[in-house]
Amino acid sequence: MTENSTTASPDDVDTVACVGAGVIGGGWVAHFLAQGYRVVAWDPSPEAEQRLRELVRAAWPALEQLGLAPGAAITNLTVAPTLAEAVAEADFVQESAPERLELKQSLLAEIDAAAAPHVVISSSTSGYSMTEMQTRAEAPERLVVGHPFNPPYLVPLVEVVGGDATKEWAVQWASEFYRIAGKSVITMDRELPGFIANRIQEAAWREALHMVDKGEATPEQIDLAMTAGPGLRWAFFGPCLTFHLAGGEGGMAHMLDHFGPSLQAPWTRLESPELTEGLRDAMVAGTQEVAGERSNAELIEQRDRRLIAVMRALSEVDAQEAARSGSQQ
Ligand SMILES: NC(=O)C1=CN([C@@H]2O[C@H](COP(=O)(O)OP(=O)(O)OC[C@H]3O[C@@H](n4cnc5c(N)ncnc54)[C@H](O)[C@@H]3O)[C@@H](O)[C@H]2O)C=CC1
Ligand SMILES: C[N+](C)(C)CC(=O)CC(=O)[O-]
Repeated sequence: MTENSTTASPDDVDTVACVGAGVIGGGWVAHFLAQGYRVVAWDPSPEAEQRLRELVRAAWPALEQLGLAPGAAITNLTVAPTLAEAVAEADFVQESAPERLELKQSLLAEIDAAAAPHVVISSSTSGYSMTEMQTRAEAPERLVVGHPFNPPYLVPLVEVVGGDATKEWAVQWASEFYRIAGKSVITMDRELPGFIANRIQEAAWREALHMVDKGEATPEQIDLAMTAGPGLRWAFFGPCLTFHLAGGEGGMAHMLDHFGPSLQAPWTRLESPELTEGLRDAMVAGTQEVAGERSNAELIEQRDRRLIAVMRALSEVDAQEAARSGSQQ
């Protein structure tokens, strides 16, 4: 799987560099620390280090509850003064800089120039293809997308995909490394705009924006519609298995034959709404109403407690089912 003997094997990784330490970069730092890695972070903002250390401190109790890897410690975090120093000794690099194509292109080229040969460099981009981001790198074959979900220290999914100039070994190496580092990995064999999960999320998001734009639903109704409805089921069965059950004994075949014709109408009238200032303001005001008096820090605590509760409940059911099927064999 490795390019040559200078590439560490995915289970020999000791040091991870995180470039960009905002919401996602900081979340990655917390995740890799909890998994027992040494982490070197770099971010050009003068406030970044303090913000990052606060984010990690706030996330740590949740990570302790879930169980830290042997040797995991907040003190394994170093903040480097330069990008070159951050990546020089790294066995893997996760880039989480702002979502601007020009910036990603030049930053990935800089990381590529400073990192040891054959170290895999992964971008957290939520929308750009690696093909368009890797254009300025000298060694584009080792650049991949590793698209995480917020917060990366709790939500397991990472979507891994290469660009036209990425070599297959790098995609396989990154997928294997993320698995060892505790993530649930989807390795994609081709680039798709929005990858897989964002394609699905964005379809729901587009509809939410349409409904707010047209005054058909409020952000409060939209959030309740998901949390008390489909969102609950999607935590364990995806939309396919969920709708398979909607077809009764006939399963997915009956569901499509029964509801397909009536569902096609909403499929075909869907287009992106225009993000006007009015729609933007309505979304901001309506969502602020849902947040109420809660600060961002309070919302993050509430989100993390609920994510852990759902993950724990599901793993308990999994364990009970495994024990039951073991006792029946
Ligand atoms: N926020 C989210 O829910 C998700 C974001 N992502 C992706 O993660 C990446 C980062 O997004 P966020 O963390 O949300 O943004 P953010 O704005 O919270 O953080 C970006 C960080 O990058 C730093 N930065 C600015 N210029 C830089 C440079 N030249 N080199 C390195 N760092 C630089 C900023 O100081 C800031 O700390 C983006 O590519 C985004 O698409 C992926 C999944 C989810
Ligand atoms: C808002 N976002 C498109 C950047 C979100 C993601 O890419 C993934 C997530 O965390 O939902």
